[in-house]
Amino acid sequence: MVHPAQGQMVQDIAAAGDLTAPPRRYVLREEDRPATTAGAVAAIPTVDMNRLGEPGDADADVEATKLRAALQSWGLFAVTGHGMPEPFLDEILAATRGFFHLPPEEKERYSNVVVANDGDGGGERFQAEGYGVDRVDTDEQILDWCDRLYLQVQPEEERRLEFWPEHPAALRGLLEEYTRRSEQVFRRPHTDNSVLTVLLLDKHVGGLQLLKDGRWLDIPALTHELLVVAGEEIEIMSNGVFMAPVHRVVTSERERVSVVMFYQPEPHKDLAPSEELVGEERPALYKKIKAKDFGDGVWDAFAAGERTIDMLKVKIEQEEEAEEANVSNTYL
Ligand SMILES: O=C(O)CCC(=O)C(=O)O
Ligand SMILES: [Fe+2]
Repeated sequence: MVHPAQGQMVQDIAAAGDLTAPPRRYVLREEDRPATTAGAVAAIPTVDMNRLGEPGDADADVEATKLRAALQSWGLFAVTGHGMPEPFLDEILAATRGFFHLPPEEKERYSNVVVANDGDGGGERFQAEGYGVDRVDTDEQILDWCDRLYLQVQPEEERRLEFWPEHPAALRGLLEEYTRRSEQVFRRPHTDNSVLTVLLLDKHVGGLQLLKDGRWLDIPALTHELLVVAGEEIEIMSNGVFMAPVHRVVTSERERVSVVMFYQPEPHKDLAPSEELVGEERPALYKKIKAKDFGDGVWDAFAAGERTIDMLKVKIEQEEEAEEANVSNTYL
């Protein structure tokens, strides 16, 4: 069973009417909208991936320090020196936009609503991969003003090519090449288990904002840079040294396209604060959780509008710690 709103594409709503604003079910309740600081542009840090060469090299050490500082204070940074020419990035955005401009029936071939094979009489079910809107669970859920084409690009043997669009003809090849080249750039400075999101943003239409020190700031328009954003898993692994920033996209009257690559830890791995970051002075602030369990929780949290860390109660609450201490005292 899928929720009836699951079939409602944002692009179709936008194309159908003279909307001055998105319909109500796409608009956050007033109390859930932290105050906006209009027009404040974030002076986000930049990291040159080209300089992150060999550890021990003086330049590389300076850049690695910059990267750590950026993840600590911002949770994100713009990336230069990734080696991907601007025309290549432009082609990816253009082909992606081209897909969303296809007629609805062509896009529907890749729908994230599929026939349920569970013998309940030919029902349908939602699964994340493919084209559509994100999972809708309830009538009350506030939905994102966004349609998505969601594809698992790696490991290669797990690609489900039936969800990879045939048109525009260049899209498949471009996504393959983008995956390969991003891998070379972004696997290098991180451990296996890390998780980052790499974004190729619309060059012309902004809207991405970051919550920093209680204020919403605009991410500036980027041209040839990519944007790296720390994910919640890296927050756990760094024992809270790196913070996954709260971010959102505000709508405008213009169409906006972005290509977002989520690097996820392999499902069988454990997520836990790294041992070197846990000690007497700073106890583990997060519980250990299987990457698969965390990954499964992401969609539930997304539908509920919560952080996955909060939804799955991965953070060790101070009170809880104190209580545990009390309990052990009683037994002593
Ligand atoms: O489109 C964007 O700029 C941001 C998208 C995003 O944050 C996400 O898909 O998680
Ligand atoms: Fe995001």
